[in-house]
Amino acid sequence: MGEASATGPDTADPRPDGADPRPGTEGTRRVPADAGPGTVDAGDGVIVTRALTKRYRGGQLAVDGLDLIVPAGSVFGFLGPNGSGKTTTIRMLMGLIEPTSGTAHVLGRPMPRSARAVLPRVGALIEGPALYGFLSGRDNLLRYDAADPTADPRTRRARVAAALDRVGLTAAAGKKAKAYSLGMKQRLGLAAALLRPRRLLVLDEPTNGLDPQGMREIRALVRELASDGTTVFLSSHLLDEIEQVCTHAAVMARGRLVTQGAVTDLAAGARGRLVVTTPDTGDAARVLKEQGVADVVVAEDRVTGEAPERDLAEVNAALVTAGVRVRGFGVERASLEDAFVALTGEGFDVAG
Ligand SMILES: Nc1ncnc2c1ncn2[C@@H]1O[C@H](COP(=O)(O)OP(=O)(O)OP(=O)(O)O)[C@@H](O)[C@H]1O
Repeated sequence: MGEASATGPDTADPRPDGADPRPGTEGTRRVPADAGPGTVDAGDGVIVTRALTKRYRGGQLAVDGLDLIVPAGSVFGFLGPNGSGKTTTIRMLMGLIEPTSGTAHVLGRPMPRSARAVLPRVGALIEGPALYGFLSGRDNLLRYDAADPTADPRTRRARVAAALDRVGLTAAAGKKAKAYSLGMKQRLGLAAALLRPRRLLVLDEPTNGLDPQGMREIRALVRELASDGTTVFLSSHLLDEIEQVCTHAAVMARGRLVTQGAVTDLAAGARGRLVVTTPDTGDAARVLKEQGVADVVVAEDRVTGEAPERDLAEVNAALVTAGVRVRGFGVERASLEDAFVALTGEGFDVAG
């Protein structure tokens, strides 16, 4: 894998002072009272950052005081428009670059100091997999596995076969990687990340550049990987992707955290829209405004507006009393996009 892929210990930036795995200080386990300096009680946080900040040499403040908590077992979506600081954060989490200030703990250990101890338990797919095009998918993985000094050569073939099977590449394993589609290459990168059992998978824009079918396949694969309890942290600039795949999300804008939490809670934070279906749209719009409904919009036989805080039964009764023939009345669930707009006051305006 390439220089930016921190999938194994050989590609990390290990610090000699980080290689002292102490029982009880890893991952989600509670840190005992006598735990040494540098460890944190991360509770259930597989990734915990405090005031994490990165200012690049040119002066660009890419990440600004980030406090992130990624719960164990979650599929955590790291969402933000292009340039909002996602890749910079991931590079700090993987120990590839140093923060300017603040701290990052992964599996309970400080990064980048403990990279050597932490990274073997983290599978990462960052900036696309680097593959040898002239080698088959299987041979790429064999070679990759061989670069891991802790991997037992006697079980190598079985390990590679299992990883290929896991990502659905068994049938194509003998094909040269240069003949792979982008989606197959992403799968092969994931297989490389899955050669060992992992506590955490970190995937930077795993569906970037894929066609809709390829995106669906990778999303299904992520769900499957998560179903066995592996925590998955994935970045995306696609709101619907996060809604489809993730249990939790953090939203970034211009280097700062806008919000984080369970996806259902985030969406619930933005009130849904009241939707009235009626042939009498003009009268319905008037009555809704009288009832204090804001942002009333008429489109064909639907009149929508911001769901008011008052009892909706009263609003419905007012419509009927005014002679509006109501065919449908309800509140549409707010989307993560609604939440983003409500939180930032801006549209989620990105390409892709
Ligand atoms: N090596 C670097 N040197 C200077 N500035 C950088 C560097 N890498 C990123 N930046 C800047 O930092 C900001 C955040 O970039 P980053 O790549 O972390 O965002 P992102 O959310 O991952 O966006 P994208 O989805 O486009 O990759 C951007 O303004 C970017 O131009």
